[in-house]
Amino acid sequence: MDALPRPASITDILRDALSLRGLTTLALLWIAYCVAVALYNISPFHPLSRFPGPKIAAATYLYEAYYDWILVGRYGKVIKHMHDKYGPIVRINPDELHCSDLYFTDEIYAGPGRIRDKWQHQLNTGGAGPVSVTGFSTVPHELHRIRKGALSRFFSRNQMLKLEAEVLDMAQMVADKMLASAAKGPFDVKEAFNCFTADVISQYAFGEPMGFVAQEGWEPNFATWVKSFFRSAYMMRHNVLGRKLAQIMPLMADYLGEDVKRVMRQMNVVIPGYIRAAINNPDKGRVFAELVQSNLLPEEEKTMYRLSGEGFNFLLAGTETTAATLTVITYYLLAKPEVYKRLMKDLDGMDPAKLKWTELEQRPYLWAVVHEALRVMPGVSHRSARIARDEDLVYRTRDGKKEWVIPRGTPIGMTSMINHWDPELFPNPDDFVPERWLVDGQPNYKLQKILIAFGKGSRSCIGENLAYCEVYLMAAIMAFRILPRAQLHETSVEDISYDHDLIVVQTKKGSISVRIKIN
Ligand code: HEM
Repeated sequence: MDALPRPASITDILRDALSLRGLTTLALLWIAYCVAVALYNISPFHPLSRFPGPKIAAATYLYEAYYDWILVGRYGKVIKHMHDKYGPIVRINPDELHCSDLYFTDEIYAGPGRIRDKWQHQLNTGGAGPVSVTGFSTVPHELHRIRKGALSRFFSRNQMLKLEAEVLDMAQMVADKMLASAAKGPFDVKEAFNCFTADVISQYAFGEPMGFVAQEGWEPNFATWVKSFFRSAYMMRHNVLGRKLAQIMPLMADYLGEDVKRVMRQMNVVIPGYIRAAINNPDKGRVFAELVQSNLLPEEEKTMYRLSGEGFNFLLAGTETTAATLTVITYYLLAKPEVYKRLMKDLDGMDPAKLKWTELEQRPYLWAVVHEALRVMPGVSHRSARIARDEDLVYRTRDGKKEWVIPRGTPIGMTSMINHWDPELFPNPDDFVPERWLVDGQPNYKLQKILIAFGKGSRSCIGENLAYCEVYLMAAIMAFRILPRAQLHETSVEDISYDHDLIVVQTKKGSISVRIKIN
């Protein structure tokens, strides 16, 4: 009798699979699978098939990856061209839509009463580690509400009014340091503002400033270190392996270059250290000392890992953003003497030693300058999608001729760098024109509601009041104390103009930069 064939062992199967023929077969199967998925994506069976956009973008994520990862942060401009060609709603990748109509903002970015999830594909940009468990990086609406709910009261307008004197002191210290170092030659004012904003938020959140204003010179500062974080953003989004490696990054940080080492040290050592100190010294401890006592946050949400993520995120979100707005204000006040002259007339009668945020925001022209700066330099220049989990959204074009039903569960977003350039709402959008924000010399609050610099709805910026407080006080101090003695140094509008993004605006040369010289 013939012997039965021996069943293949695991070793046999692995050896066959790893042979050249096996590997070729696996690769072909994988390619066939990808082609099948791409064909489905552009077929009439896909729920987004009726939405306009280039077929290649609808077919595969490789198109987005090519512009954002390989060409670095260039997909924003491609999306803008899609809108020019296809209209206000476009399909920008297999699963995501983009809307260029600011009148639809409140539907996409709805308030807390309507469920809006974030989308993991976009959150992958934040990589791994403690920052991935922050409120900002939370996908589900319900968990986000718990996380943000516990933090919101620390950033209310009333709370910021109590903090105002500290912000003013820090702003005056920055101005003193600028004047004291005038003889040392030109410097990048953006770096000075990075020091200011990082010290304000760390003093408030942890009970002590990080010491950037007090140090000699303006660099390095927190923004210097997090550049490596932003640089890796799109690689992280499109590269699973990169994300996996990032999980073990803290163990490898010492071998990955100075910036990565420092940013890892901030996230995993310095900030947990501040938080521990804050908790041990509740009188000085402020946000984190109170947060660990708060019964709004469940105990399992109070781990050091998660708290240090939130602490790191305050610095990440609250440093470069506000500094960029202040930098743009400084640039235009120096580049456009007529704007500066009108501003000084508007600030007439104020005592630069006793500035008050609530009085400054009542000055219409300053209000207009601040909002025009937020329009052209919103903190986050990358799109941020929301998912209406359980409702279809209905969009009607402005002329009322076309209606789109966006199926529930579809990620859809907007991009400030596209939507703030809507020529119907902001004629000649490339020009810096504070006057566009005034009606009969008074603030146009209706137009302000349209701005998405701070995002909108349940996921909007938690630090908006702090940012306004910092911007009004620092801008006024610059106008009174620094600008009468300052000139731009080897700086043109190109140095603050959007070319691409690493989540935040990048110019052709990299980060925005405005060099000034004080006499
Ligand atoms: C001009 C200054 C600022 C601008 C333009 C800005 C802009 C934004 C935007 C657009 C978002 C929403 C991001 C998204 O949709 O994914 C956001 C979120 C956030 N911002 Fe800001 N920001 C500024 C200053 C600050 C400051 C000073 C802080 C300090 C605490 C801060 C903390 C945060 C946090 C924690 C979030 C996440 C909120 C959440 O839980 O959903 N931001 N910011």
